[in-house]
Amino acid sequence: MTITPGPLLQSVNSPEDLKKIPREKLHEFCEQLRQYIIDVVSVHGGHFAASLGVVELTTALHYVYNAPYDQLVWDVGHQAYGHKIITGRRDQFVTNRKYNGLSGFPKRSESEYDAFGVGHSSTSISAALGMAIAAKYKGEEDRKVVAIIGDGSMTAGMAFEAMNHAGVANTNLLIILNDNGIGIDPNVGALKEYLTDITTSRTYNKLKDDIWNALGKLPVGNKFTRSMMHKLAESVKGLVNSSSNLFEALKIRYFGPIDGHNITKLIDTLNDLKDIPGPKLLHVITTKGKGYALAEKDQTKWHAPGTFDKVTGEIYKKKFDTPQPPKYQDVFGKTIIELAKQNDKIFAVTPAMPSGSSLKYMMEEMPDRAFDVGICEQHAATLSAGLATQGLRVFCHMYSTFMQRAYDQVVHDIAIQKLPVVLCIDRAGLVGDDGPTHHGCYDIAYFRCIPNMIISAPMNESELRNLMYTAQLESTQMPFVIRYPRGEGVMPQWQTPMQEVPIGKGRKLKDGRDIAILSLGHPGNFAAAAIRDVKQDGIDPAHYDMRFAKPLDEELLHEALSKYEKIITVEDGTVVGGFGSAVLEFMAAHGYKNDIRILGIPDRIVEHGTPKELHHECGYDAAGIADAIRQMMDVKVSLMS
Ligand SMILES: Cc1ncc(C[n+]2csc(CCOP(=O)(O)OP(=O)(O)O)c2C)c(N)n1
Ligand SMILES: CC(=O)[C@@H](O)[C@H](O)COP(=O)(O)O
Ligand SMILES: [Mg+2]
Repeated sequence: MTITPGPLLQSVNSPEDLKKIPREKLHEFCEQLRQYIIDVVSVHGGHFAASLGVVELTTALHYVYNAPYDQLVWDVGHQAYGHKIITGRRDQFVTNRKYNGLSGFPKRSESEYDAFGVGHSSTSISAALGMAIAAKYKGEEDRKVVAIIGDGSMTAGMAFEAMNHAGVANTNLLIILNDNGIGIDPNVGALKEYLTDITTSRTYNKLKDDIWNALGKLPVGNKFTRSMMHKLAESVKGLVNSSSNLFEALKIRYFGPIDGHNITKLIDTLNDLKDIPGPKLLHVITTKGKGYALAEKDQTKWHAPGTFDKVTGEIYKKKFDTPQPPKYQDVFGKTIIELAKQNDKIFAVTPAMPSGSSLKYMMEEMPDRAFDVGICEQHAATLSAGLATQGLRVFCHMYSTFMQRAYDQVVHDIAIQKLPVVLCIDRAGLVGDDGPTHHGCYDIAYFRCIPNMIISAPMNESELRNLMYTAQLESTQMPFVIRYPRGEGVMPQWQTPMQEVPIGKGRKLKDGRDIAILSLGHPGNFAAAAIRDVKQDGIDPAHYDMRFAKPLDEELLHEALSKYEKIITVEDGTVVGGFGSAVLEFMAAHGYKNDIRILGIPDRIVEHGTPKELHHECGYDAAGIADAIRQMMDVKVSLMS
């Protein structure tokens, strides 16, 4: 299906082309840019509402600034589709997030216009400040650096750490706060309320507008502009101290709020701000999903809706005649309610992912015991530790990739104190379209080296429920990791009765003759398929679902290693320091010399694609495991596709 951009958009292959469009036609350009995003995302999927909300802001930024010399640093980057389209990637945009196609986020290796690689939130101010300090040091005083950060991303500690520095770093950094009043789910916390107050405070805004208008009357470059500005700003500071502007308190000049859909106002404001020295923040109010009514109405649903019919708004879902397996996140989200009903000590925490974790169900049903704390992974981990000191059984949910932010908190606040926090590590393994910033590659390796940790991975839904049940028992007094992947499991009938799993005990799924497969977590299902496949070559592998990467089931390992000369380990995690490495360490410690192959995520950055494509590329899907079995058994032909 060919998607044709509107004529103005067709004429733009770079920001230089955009600058040739007369100002009065920019409104039309924005319409066409917005329509193109709708056309492409509806067919090819991806993040949706965030990019629609910044069409005018993106256009204004590229109209006013001189990228790539000037550096535009997008926070998270899920809203940067317009930026990609304007900066020479319009025609490639149909490959967005596809295998070998464009990345869904800004990426330095993809374009010189992508000033900084992103995917995780709240990095933009630090990165941009670094660039601004470097520009100053190199004498590139004319180089402008802009960080564009959302209101949700602004809640993270990192953003505040960066502003704390920016306020005294004496650079010309501009921070644009794109305030659409929501993250993926509704924003939470005091900052949200503060931004609402500041946006709606009449006195404050009147004061700001007066200054703004006064400034507008000063000719650009007027030698009095700077001192005049300073005097005005100082006088406002005194007057607004009663409402104590947070950013001003951090010595960052606050401008706005302004309407982020008014292209003319945006361009004028950005042009004015270019001449104002020092660290500045422009507060821009936008609507997430702007221009697509359904997305404006249900912004969470339209954050990343998948493919859809752009006319009716029907989001395409595969239709099946028989019941299908649930998503792992839903098994977590529903099981925790079941457990919390039985155990009144259970609490749950998510850092800004109520929908992605499916904790939203418990938050609705038990609002006192399940919270969203904002994009604050570190706080989520230590908060959970604090709750645990008081005897509560906390399930702290975190995507594997975002858990990287809270590593010290796991070591210092949870593990050293041996607090029995349950870390539910979702999206563990290769996640697919979001790519390297979001793959959950490292958690087995980074948890395994911490003393006092239990690390488990269920092979299916029923196992996930059993592990959750086990983790909350009073007898389990250790930090307990349960890692599970993005997407669906394998059991349509998943609401099995829960039972305790002995800690550090795996399961022998199948005896064999020639070789043993030791799997951890969901790739056990790939292994089972591979075992069925190699049967046609007369190969009969044994299969052990090891369940725990720590502690290892030593009994099962002794059995497998002494019975089978050839061993394959399989995991959806890095091969460096992961489960396979644990088996190697065990072998070394006990003098085993088996022929062993470790399958998992290789020691390189794995790009984006569907999980199926990526598992195949990394050689641990069913076909990859079957190939490895045949190679080890010296059977050359691969019969699986
Ligand atoms: C460290 C980290 N935690 C969580 C996420 C998941 N995430 C991606 S976008 C987003 C919401 C961001 O909200 P905001 O900055 O307001 O941007 P908007 O989508 O509203 O444009 C979240 C929580 C992330 N990318 N990085
Ligand atoms: C940009 C971002 O970080 C999130 O939107 C992420 O893409 C969500 O991933 P899931 O689709 O796995 O919830
Ligand atoms: Mg937002």
